[in-house]
Amino acid sequence: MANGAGRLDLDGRPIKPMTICMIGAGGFIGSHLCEKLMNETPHKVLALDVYNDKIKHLLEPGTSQWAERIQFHRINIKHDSRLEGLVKMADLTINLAAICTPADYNTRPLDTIYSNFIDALPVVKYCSENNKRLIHFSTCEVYGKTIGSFLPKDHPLRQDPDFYVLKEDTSPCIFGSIEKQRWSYACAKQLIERLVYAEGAENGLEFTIVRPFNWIGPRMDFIPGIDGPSEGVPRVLACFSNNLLRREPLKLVDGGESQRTFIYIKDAIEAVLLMIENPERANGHIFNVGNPNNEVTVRQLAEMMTQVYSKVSGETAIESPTIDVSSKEFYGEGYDDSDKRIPDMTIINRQLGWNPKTSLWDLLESTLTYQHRTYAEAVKKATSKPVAS
Ligand SMILES: NC(=O)c1ccc[n+]([C@@H]2O[C@H](COP(=O)([O-])OP(=O)(O)OC[C@H]3O[C@@H](n4cnc5c(N)ncnc54)[C@H](O)[C@@H]3O)[C@@H](O)[C@H]2O)c1
Ligand SMILES: O=c1ccn([C@@H]2O[C@H](COP(=O)(O)OP(=O)(O)O[C@H]3OC[C@@H](O)[C@H](O)[C@H]3O)[C@@H](O)[C@H]2O)c(=O)[nH]1
Repeated sequence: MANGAGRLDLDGRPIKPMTICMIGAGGFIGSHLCEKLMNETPHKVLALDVYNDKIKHLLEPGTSQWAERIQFHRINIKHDSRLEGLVKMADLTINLAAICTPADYNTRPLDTIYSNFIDALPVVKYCSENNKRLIHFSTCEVYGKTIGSFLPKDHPLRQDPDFYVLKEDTSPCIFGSIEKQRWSYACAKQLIERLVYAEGAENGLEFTIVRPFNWIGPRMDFIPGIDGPSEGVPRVLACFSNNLLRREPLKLVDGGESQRTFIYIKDAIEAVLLMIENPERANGHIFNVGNPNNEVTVRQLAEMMTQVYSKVSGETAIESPTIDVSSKEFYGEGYDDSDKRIPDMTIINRQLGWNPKTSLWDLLESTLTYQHRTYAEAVKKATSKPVAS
């Protein structure tokens, strides 16, 4: 439905148009959520971020059907007194703002902790003090390592789902030691979750916490040297896309043995929209949002991306498509990893009736088609430039 007139919630009640203060709206998830809200609902968005490149197409004056419903505010929430006023103007605040790239966790641990905990504090406080609903973005990394990872490699209980499936209400959060600064992010996210939860328990804050499990798709992060710093290390989808575009081997950190479940951003955004429009079913809950059917090792992901990229680009793969690299070399001292991430889906199924749809092959096909279309020419130009002597 173009403007969302006549939309009903899951209990058959008409959905009232609302104003949403979206912090971090210019990022990967924010850009898809803004698009969805503009295309399919009547809601208004106050879009806050330091950047707006990924939502420029929604802000251009020519796109008049949206001009009245989305307003960009260039704000750094670390130090901007306009934040409270914007939270007050909205019915709902969604906080996506964070440093959330593993290359930063052990190399910029202070920025990581400040961004994920300290900078989020005023947002929680303003929502609580002004009786405004909050959807806070946390992460699957709060689970850390699985219980099974502490068993010997060939132990039969490693195959038992009780030892690896991650459940919001029963799984423990298991991080490495303090010098493994990889966990600075997970720990900061865990503490802000606890704070949001406590505001709910003591002061009645209406909240929902989202734990995304590796959402991927177009506009994720950047391609180093094209629309981001040459030396930058984005998340794995963009790292591998960059290698494929440049016809370089894909780098497998510590053998590429870690396992992940990847979900298509468009499936995940459906879940967020259900949370937005069904407050009575979503308030007070923590939701895993992932696709348990799309599990691969990082090595398998590299192999599949290589095959899919050949298909969409028409180029044959290079002779040695992957190369091993140590985590110390790739990320620096203090890196550690989550071994396996399978989300339990019971709570989101029960509360919102939501299920992911897209297979890993299909989501990689649409995403790599986008990467090829968007970046192949620019990468070709950049790599054909003579190197200065
Ligand atoms: N993408 C995933 O798979 C994933 C997984 C787990 C958790 N998350 C969480 O979801 C949220 C969004 O992730 P994303 O993938 O869209 O990341 P992203 O980096 O693309 O988006 C984050 C946005 O927040 C903005 N931001 C950061 N600090 C800010 C500040 N001080 N003031 C204003 N804006 C600021 C950034 O400019 C960026 O546009 C994050 O909280 C992240 O931890 C994402
Ligand atoms: O080039 C690369 C990049 C990454 N990797 C590996 O690929 C795996 C996935 O790495 P990503 O950079 O996508 O990030 P992770 O899955 O480890 O963490 C992410 O998960 C949840 C969110 O909170 C964050 O977006 C991020 O922390 C890791 O095992 C990493 O070591 C490679 O083997 N090669």
